[in-house]
This record gives sequence, structure tokens and C-alpha cells, in this order.
Amino acid sequence: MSPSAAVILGSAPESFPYSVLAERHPAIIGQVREAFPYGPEQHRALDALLAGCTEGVIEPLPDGAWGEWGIDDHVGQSWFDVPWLWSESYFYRRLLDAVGYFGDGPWRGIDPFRPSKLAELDSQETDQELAALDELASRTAEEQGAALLHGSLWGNRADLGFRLSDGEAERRDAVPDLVADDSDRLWSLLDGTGTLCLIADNAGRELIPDLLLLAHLLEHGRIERAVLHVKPYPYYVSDATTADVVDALRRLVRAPGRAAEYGRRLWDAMADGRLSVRAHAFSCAPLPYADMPDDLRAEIGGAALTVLKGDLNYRRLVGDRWWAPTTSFAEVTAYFPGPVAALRTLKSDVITGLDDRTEAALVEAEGQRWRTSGTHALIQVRP
Ligand SMILES: O=P(O)(O)OC[C@@]1(O)O[C@H](CO)[C@@H](O)[C@@H]1O
Repeated sequence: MSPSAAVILGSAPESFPYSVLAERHPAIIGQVREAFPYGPEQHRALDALLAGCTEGVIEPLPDGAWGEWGIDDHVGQSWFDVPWLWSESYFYRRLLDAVGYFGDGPWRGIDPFRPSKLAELDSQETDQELAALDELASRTAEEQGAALLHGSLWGNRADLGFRLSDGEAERRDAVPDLVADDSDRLWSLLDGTGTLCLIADNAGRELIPDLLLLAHLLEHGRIERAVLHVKPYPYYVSDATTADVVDALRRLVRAPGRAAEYGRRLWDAMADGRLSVRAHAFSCAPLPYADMPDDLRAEIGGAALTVLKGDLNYRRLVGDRWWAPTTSFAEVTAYFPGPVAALRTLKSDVITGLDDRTEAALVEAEGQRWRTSGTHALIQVRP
């Protein structure tokens, strides 16, 4: 029998999910309001969302949207009483409705999170991470691959430069923070044949190292093709869309040094089809991947390996549930159509695949803080 556990809700005061619904979402509404010179219509809609998301109930979406994603089961319920994954995802959809993203007016298609994404791409930290590629050039292909895998894993932490400037730093700092490390298994699946699907997470300083890793894998013949799955519309503040991929590639090709070579190779790979971008509707679904539609299942099933980046994708991969931490990662991902890897820093309560000793050591050192602090990471693979 496949393992099961209770679905995470946002209803327990003091819990991390509760704080996201009660505090993070109102703060995001405030940031979005500040970021653009919206008119009275958008301000009124944001006011209504602010009141609704903390004290109201789930309401129908325009044009009967999300019928296939369970909205009829949740209309009339408190945001805190439906699955947390569903409620958060619904928040981002409602936010986009409030600012006219899906409307017929002039705000259609304007990403409310774009200013913060661009600021990150323009930051000094991005300059430093890209400059580290020059030093990496003298290393062996394996060392380069390992560094770029860790750069992609740690994503928004500024550690590409840090790790490369100090060979020991990787062992001192990153490895103790890895609560599971199946990277050897991951490399063994990249034998040069077939397609790698990379299900991306954040834009900016996470997407840049993801792209660098893909460039490396294509260049060194570890894969034949790559498909980068991004979100069809803005989501969870910083999630990458096609527009963010374009911004990141333009940033790379204009950078000094080796970074531009990586960018140019990716640009060429886009042109000849070895790298493609996919924005499937299900990428913004409020549901676990176990519920993915048949067309996506067939597409992913044909890949040599699918890599899912980030915390949210991990929650969707294993199911957003109160798993015992030692629950088998292989068992909870057995449904996934093909070999699968998760690269994730730990930013929410969900965890599977730990061994007893690792869990005990984490609890002894930190109580339960390690689950959400973002200071630990994992590489888990189910071949
Ligand atoms: O997927 P990501 O970018 O790594 O993290 C998404 C996240 O910030 O959003 C949720 C809280 O809103 C948590 O799952 C997680 O902390």
C-alpha cells in the first residue's frame, strides 16, 4: 500500500502555513500596490482581496475558471480550511485578477512582480556570480558540473562565487547543510542520451544558475536536449515565466567574460531546438503532480530525467502532507512518469527521504526550525 499522511492546512495558529496566509499574503498585496501606479479600480480590487484573504471565504473565479482544479469543492470555505497548497495558489490567481492581468484593459499581461525580478538580475550579487564563471573555466568538466549543480541547488543564495573562490568551502559549508545527497545517482542518469526536463522555480538569481547548468550539460554531451518548464503567468512572487527566461538570457549574453559564452550557447540551443521553453497550464495548478493531466504525463514520461527545482515543486512532487521525515522518497514519487530528481532548499514543513540519524541530528540541533529556515537543502533522486 502506498504511504499516506494528513494534508497540510493553514488553520493552525502559530504554524508556518498560517503565517503565510495571515501575514505574508497581506504584505505581498502591499508590495504590489507600491510597485505600480495602479488606478482606483485596481486599488479597490486589492482592498477587497486584502479583506477577503484573511477574513473571507473562497469565491468563484471569473469565467468559471478552475472548475477542473477543484474550486467547486472549496467555494464558501475559509481560506484557512482548504489545503494550504490550494489556498496559496488561489491567492496568486486572485492577485492577478485584482491588477487586471487577465482583463481586457491596458494592464493585461503586466507582471506585478517584474520590478523585483529585474532588480535581482541587475544586482551586484548577480555580477559576482557570473564573474565566478571565469575562474571555473580552468577546472575539469566534472568539477564544473558539480559547482554548477550546487549553484542551481542553492539558487538564491549568493554562493556560486563563494564556493568557487574556496575549494574547501563547499565541503565546509554546503555538504553539512545537505540533508540528503543523491548527486552521484543524478549524474549517472545523465548519460548523454535523451531529454532533460527542468521544472524551474524562481526567476533572477535562481534561473541564471539553472540556465548555466543546462548550458554545461548540453555543451559536455550529458544530455541531447533540455526542456525548461516555466510558469504560464506570474506566481508565488518570483516564479519564472517565459519573459523572465528572455531577461535572463539577455543578461547573460551582455555580461562580460565567460558568462556571455554560456548565454550565446543557450541562445543558439534555443534557435536549433536543443533547448526549449514550455509553459504548461498545470505548472500554476493548485494541485500535486500526482494529479497531472495526461498530456503532461506523456511529455514528462519521455524524458531521461525530470529535475524539479525549489520548495513549492517539492511540495507538489511528494504531496503537501505531514509525512514522517523518514517516509521513502521513492515510494511517494512512484507515480511520477519517469526518473525524477528534486533540488530544493528546505522552506516549508514537508520532508521525506531522511534517514533516522539525519532527522535526529537536525531535531537535536534545531528543534523543527530546519524544516523552514532555508539553510538546509537536498538532492533526492528516484531513478
Ligand atoms: O518554491 P520556492 O520558491 O523555493 O519557495 C516557495 C515558498 O517560499 O513559498 C511557500 C510559502 O509561501 C513555501 O513553500 C516556500 O517557502
